[in-house]
Amino acid sequence: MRVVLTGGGTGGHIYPALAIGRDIKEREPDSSFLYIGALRGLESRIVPQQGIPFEAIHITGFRRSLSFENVRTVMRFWQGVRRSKALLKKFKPDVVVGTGGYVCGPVVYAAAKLGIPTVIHEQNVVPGLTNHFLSRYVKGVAVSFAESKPHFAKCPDVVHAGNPCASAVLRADRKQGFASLGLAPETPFVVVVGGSGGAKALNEAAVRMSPALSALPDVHVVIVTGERFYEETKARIEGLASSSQSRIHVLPYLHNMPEVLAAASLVVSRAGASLVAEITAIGVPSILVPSPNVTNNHQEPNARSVADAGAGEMILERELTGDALFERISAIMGDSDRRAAMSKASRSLGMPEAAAAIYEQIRRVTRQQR
Ligand SMILES: CC(=O)N[C@H]1[C@@H](OP(=O)(O)OP(=O)(O)OC[C@H]2O[C@@H](n3ccc(=O)[nH]c3=O)[C@H](O)[C@@H]2O)O[C@H](CO)[C@@H](O)[C@@H]1O
Repeated sequence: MRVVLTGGGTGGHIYPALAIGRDIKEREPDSSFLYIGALRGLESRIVPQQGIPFEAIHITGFRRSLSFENVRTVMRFWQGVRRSKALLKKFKPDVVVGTGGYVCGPVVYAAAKLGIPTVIHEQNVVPGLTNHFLSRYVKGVAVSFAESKPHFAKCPDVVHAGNPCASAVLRADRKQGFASLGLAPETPFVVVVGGSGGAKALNEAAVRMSPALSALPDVHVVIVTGERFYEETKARIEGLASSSQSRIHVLPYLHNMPEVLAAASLVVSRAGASLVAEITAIGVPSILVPSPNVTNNHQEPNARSVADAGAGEMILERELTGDALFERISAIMGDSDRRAAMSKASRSLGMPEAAAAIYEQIRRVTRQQR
């Protein structure tokens, strides 16, 4: 099968596309791929590293408020459609799969206009602007949450699949997770990660709790800061946490997140949809701090569903302090029964077969075409 993947801006839209691609390749090894992303999106760095051919279009997202920038965005959209049509005519895909983020707007729209079968995947309960717009044109929509279905009433084929990142993390090599961090197998560790771009508030809490970590002598803490916060966060932690320094690992980004999650005892994170799907696929206990800076506060329902199931705890950002975070971490890390119960509850929320469900849908829409 010839497949165009598109989606991006943040990891939450890129990794689902990569996971769908990986699954297709396993089932149909002769498949070939082209990823179309934004020039300045995170995808322009991540995708080529995965060995997938990458083409960029120049596109920006809409501002939700009235702004002259939006006029430029509309112009770039049509330029993006033209460029996408040229790329699609050359590559001749059997299907175009979009996973949200503004870049997939012109690509999927262009494909639909050329009569190429199209499927989009939505990660969040409330769809983003781009997927909402595209739902009128695509042949299939795969949703992560059953509650999202009514938003896509205009599409004839909507399946509740889950998030394909879940399937990717299920296959991850746990041993490699420890090894990549330089830890002996089965060393207990906590990962603190603020989503694909990092989170200032989580980094701040991590810095403030770092001196207290010496009270947890057996536990390592991996702090993933996001590229833009790395230097500053690392320097501040080094200045504060001398006695427990060797057990605190500060990193800008993790390119092997599935492996690290598979090995982690506890995850402290934002409540982005893909990360939540990953931790529930394998049942990692979590402390989630939803970002208050996202459209419609959509991370809070993600975090609440995890907390309500007993799979994790939620701390609202306004209640997040170094002390509060340390207290919750030490309570969970000090109680293995509680961690086991959280892990079980976490797994019960997971939908690890998401990639297979999406593959079936892709096959369905491509068959219709013939
Ligand atoms: C600020 C913002 O707009 N956040 C949105 C964005 O989040 P964001 O891009 O942060 O998305 P998620 O938390 O859903 O996913 C992050 C993805 O990046 C990966 N990862 C992250 C850090 C790292 O160092 N290495 C790594 O590989 C994770 O494993 C995961 O697969 O998209 C999500 C999915 O639409 C939304 O739910 C989030 O609300």
